[in-house]
Amino acid sequence: MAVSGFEGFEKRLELHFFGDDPTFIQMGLRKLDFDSLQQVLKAVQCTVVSAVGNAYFDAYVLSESSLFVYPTKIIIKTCGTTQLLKSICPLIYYAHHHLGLTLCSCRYTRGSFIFPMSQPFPHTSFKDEVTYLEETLPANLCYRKASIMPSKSASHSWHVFTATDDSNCQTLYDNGHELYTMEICMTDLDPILARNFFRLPGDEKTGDSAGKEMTELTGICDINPEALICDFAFDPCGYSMNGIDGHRYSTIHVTPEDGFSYASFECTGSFEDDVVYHIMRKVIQIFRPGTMSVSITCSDYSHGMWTRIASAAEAMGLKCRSCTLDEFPAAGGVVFQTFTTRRKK
Ligand SMILES: C[S@+](CC[C@H](N)C(=O)[O-])C[C@H]1O[C@@H](n2cnc3c(N)ncnc32)[C@H](O)[C@@H]1O
Repeated sequence: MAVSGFEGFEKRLELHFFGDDPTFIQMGLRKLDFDSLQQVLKAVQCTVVSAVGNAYFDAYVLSESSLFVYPTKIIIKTCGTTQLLKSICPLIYYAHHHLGLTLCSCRYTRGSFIFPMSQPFPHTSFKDEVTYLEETLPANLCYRKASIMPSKSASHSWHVFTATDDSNCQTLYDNGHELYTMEICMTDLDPILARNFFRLPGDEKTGDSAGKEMTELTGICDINPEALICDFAFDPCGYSMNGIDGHRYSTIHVTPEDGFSYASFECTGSFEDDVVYHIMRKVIQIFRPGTMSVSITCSDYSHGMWTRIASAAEAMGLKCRSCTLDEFPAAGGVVFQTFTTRRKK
């Protein structure tokens, strides 16, 4: 841990691959053996603490956040002082040499670090991250853009880098409906609610059993009651969970320590479902954040998703302070909104 405190804000990397061999495509990246995955995570400097899978994908809780492995897509989200971008080279190598898969798109996103000076290279600045990405990614990913999406507060901006080839391989559909990715970052959590993510000294529980209790006690299990949940409670505090429901995932990570409290919620969803109101209400109820950002990534943002998000958050006592849109070549759009509490807590 950094001397100053634990960095809750995650770095998130999403890589898409393609291949010609149908026997590999069916399971694709899921066929990577556990040793190879561990080598990738070693480069990032984190480890697997728990895992679950279904017919569509595998979800791993990590010592620092989460990993999702689909046949042609991998999502790694890591916090603290991990070196997430160092996973790219080994992943490209293993996917190509063990599975015959080729990288066709890369998306890297993160919020603003609470302790930027504690980050190791290449996460020392967004400029360093972009230089590293530019130098590491193969030339077929020719459509590239880096952007810092601002908010009204200098300490809350959304950093996005995308690189894609011209195959349009990263758009995802669920029963013909386009999927979005929603990433919520919350700081200044209600200190009483944050206590739910501390363990009692000497509780003699395992990380799994203590995690399960937190999932139930806090109401996290009600966000998507259909999801199969894999959860873990750290000692003395901290919590991570992955939920899997068909080919959709959700994930929550909590750093509850006062002074640098942070929680994140992320999921994929379809614009046709009207669950975003329920999700926002539950997530805000569980954490009561002083500040919250919501980022939506999708290929077409004409459906006004942000108005639904803003009205759900405003109904829960938060006020929308900013809304920024940006488009990325061959990689869709991102809408970034920030909210703060209306009342002094
Ligand atoms: C890994 S979890 C959740 C990460 C997530 N990005 C977040 O901050 O919301 C981080 C929390 O667990 C605590 N923690 C306790 N032991 C830990 C360990 N061995 N590795 C990582 N975090 C640990 C940290 O102090 C922090 O409160």
